[in-house]
Amino acid sequence: MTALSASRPWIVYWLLHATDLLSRGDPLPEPLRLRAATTVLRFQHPSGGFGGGVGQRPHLAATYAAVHALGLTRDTHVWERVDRAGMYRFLMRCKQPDGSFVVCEGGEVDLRGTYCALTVARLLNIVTPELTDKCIDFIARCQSHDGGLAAIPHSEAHGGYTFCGLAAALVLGQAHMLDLDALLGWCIRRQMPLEGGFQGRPNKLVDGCYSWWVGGVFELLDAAFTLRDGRQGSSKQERDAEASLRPSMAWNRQALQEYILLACQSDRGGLIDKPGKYPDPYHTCYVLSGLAAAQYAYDVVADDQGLGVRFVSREGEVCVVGPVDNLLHPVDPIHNVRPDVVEEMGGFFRERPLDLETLKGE
Ligand SMILES: CC(C)=CCC/C(C)=C/CC/C(C)=C/COP(=O)(O)OP(=O)(O)O
Ligand SMILES: [Zn+2]
Repeated sequence: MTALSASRPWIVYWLLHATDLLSRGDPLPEPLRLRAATTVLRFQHPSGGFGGGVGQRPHLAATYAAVHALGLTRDTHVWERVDRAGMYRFLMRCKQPDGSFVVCEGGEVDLRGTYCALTVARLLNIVTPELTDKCIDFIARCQSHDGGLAAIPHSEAHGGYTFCGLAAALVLGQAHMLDLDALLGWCIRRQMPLEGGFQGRPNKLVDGCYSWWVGGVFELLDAAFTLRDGRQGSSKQERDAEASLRPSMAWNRQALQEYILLACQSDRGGLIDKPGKYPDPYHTCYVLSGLAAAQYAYDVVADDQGLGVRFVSREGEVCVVGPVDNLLHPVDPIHNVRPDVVEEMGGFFRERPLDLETLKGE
């Protein structure tokens, strides 16, 4: 585990979220949530943000994992212990003049940084014009000639960064600044005709984790197209007609579920990249997240409470391959936690706004 000693909040997030997606309506067991909270809170850095382990310097990826793991505890006393003022200062220390974020002070810039910073700020209600200034310009510069998004401008598009860039653009409410048609085409081409699973970039192999990084992008694209084209039917009939034209209808949900169920389950438990590989918490989390994305359709609702856009799973409209027991919980397409976590944590901090004007002067 030495190799993962800087990824401790990730391990907690991957395992809690995977368990949460599988649980049959019950909340996660209290002792598990408490242990997770105690562990993760120890990674909070006095200067703001979370590190990958005790005493480690803060990092945006570790911070994303920590905040989402704390969200999964569904414990408001735990949420109160997040130092939001320190977090805001940390995010602003990572912010670069061109709208990008370094993943840690002195570290590299890439779209993971943008996604992690903006999703955390959204959940904690610390989004300001200073934080979001020029972010969309940087994201748009990462869109490659073939339609996908890369880690940084002028690089090769990849599923992981495509997800990060589009999700972050939606948090900003500015996904229309991307070439969405090219992006949709790029994602469709990533579904492998033989296996049904996704590859992360052209001429590479299928891998179960892209079930989320690419499979999950179709729901984001639905939201982006809906916001761009202003289509939001008021009647159920209108919404049904629109639903049949959405990007999320353009991929094969059944084929992905077959790949996951038949090729990505390890006989020792847990989920895997492809047959012959060992299970690990990362693949267990993202393969399950991809399975949930393949099972549900969502209505995109313009949010009146400051979240920009909300996803509400379309009632009664599920697509389950195999026994109905295979049905997971729905997942929020931007944050990759169950939608109630986003609602509750987002709502909790919306009721407790911070005076960020004061912070800016410090
Ligand atoms: C929020 C957050 C931390 C997001 C991470 C996004 C993510 C999964 C990025 C992928 C990084 C990358 C270039 C992998 C390629 O590995 P590879 O060359 O081994 O794989 P490949 O052959 O499938 O391309
Ligand atoms: Zn993988």
